Amino acid sequence: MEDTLGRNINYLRVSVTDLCNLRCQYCMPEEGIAKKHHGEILSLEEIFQVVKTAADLGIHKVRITGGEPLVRKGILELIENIANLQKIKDLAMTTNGILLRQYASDLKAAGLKRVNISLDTLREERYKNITRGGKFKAVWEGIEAARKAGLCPIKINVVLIGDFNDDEIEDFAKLTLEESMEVRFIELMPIGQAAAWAKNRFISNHTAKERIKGLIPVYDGDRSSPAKYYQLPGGKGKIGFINPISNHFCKHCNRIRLTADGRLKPCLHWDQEMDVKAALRAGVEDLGEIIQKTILAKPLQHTLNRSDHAPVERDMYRIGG
Ligand SMILES: Nc1nc2c(ncn2[C@@H]2O[C@H](COP(=O)(O)OP(=O)(O)OP(=O)(O)O)[C@@H](O)[C@H]2O)c(=O)[nH]1
Ligand SMILES: C[S@@+](CC[C@H](N)C(=O)[O-])C[C@H]1O[C@@H](n2cnc3c(N)ncnc32)[C@H](O)[C@@H]1O
Ligand code: SF4
Ligand code: SF4
Repeated sequence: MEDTLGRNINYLRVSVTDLCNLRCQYCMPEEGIAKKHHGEILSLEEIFQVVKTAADLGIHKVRITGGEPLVRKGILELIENIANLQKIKDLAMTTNGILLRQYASDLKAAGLKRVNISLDTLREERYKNITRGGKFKAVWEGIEAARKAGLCPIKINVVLIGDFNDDEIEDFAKLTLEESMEVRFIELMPIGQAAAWAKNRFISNHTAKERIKGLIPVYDGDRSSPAKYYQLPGGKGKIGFINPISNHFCKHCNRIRLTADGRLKPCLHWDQEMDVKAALRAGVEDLGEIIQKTILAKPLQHTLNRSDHAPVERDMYRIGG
C-alpha cells in the first residue's frame, strides 16, 4: 500500500522480544532490562495475525528482529507460519549471531531465507568489551553455520564507532575479497544509549569510504534498500554503506515496524505508535485499518540532523533496529 507521499510500503520489521543475550554498550543498559510479563508482549499467534493482515495489504518482505530474536521461545514455529504465507516473498532475520550455530539449519528448514548478522569488530577482546561479555568465536561459527545452511546472502552489519572500530574498516572490507558475503557499514544514530555517543563517536560513512581504496560501485536493483553497494576489484562479496545520518534514505522508505509489546510504528525515529495489542485483545474486527493508519502516518523523514532533534523515547532494542 502507498503512504501519503506515494512510497510503496511493502516491508514489515517485526521485533519478537526486547530481551537480548548481549549488552552492546551503544544499545542496552549494562544491567539489561526487566523481563516483561507474558501478557505485556504479543503472543506468537498475535504476531502472526498482524503479519498475515499486513501481507493482505501489500507487505511482502518481513524481517524478524529484536532484542535478540533467537532468544524468543517458539521462534521457529513463527517463522514457519510466516514462510507459509504465499504473499511473503522475502523473510529474513537480523541477529547478533551468537545462537546461529545452534539454529541455522532449523531456521532454514522453517523457511527463513537469509540472515543479517551484527558484528562490530573482528577482534576477540574488543568484541567482549563492546558487547559486555560476548564471544567473538560463537558469532564466527554462527556465520559459518548460516553459510552452510544456505541462509544467503549473508550480510554483516558493522556500526561504525569512533575510537572503537574505525581502525578495522579495511579489515572488514577485505572479508569481501574471498567471501561472497556483504559487509555493510552503518552510521551510529543518536537513539537510546547511543544518544550521548552520537556526536563525538560518530564516523561518517564518507570517512569509511575514503579508507577503502579501489571501490567499484554496483547497483543491486533495489532502490528501497538503505545500502549503497560497492565491490573491491576481484572481490567475491560486496561492501555496503548505510547512511541514515549523512545521506538518509527516507525518500525511498518502504517500512513500518511492529514492536514486541504490540505497537505499530510508522518510523524508527518517530514517537507516534498505534496500539495494535489493545486492538487485538479488544477483538477488533478490522485489524487492517490500524495497519493502514500506521502507513498513512509515516513522516516524510527523520529529524536527526536538526539541532532541535530529540531522540525517540524507545531504545533501539525496544524497536528492533
Ligand atoms: N534510519 C533508519 N535506519 C534503519 C532503518 N532500518 C534499518 N536501519 C539501520 O540499518 C541497519 C541494518 O538494518 P537490517 O536489520 O540489516 O535491515 P535492512 O538493511 O533492511 O536489510 P536488507 O533487507 O538486507 O537490506 C539497522 O541496524 C539500522 O541501524 C530505517 O528504517 N531507518
Ligand atoms: C537493535 S539490534 C536487534 C537485532 C540483533 N540483536 C542484532 O544485534 O542484530 C539491530 C541492529 O541495530 C543496530 N543498532 C543498535 N543501536 C544502533 C544505533 N544507535 N545506531 C545504528 N545502529 C544501531 C545494531 O548494531 C544491530 O545491527
Ligand atoms: S545491538 Fe542487538 S545484540 Fe547488541 S544489545 Fe542491542 S539488541 Fe542486543
Ligand atoms: S528514519 Fe523513518 S522515514 Fe527514514 S527510513 Fe527510517 S523509518 Fe523510514
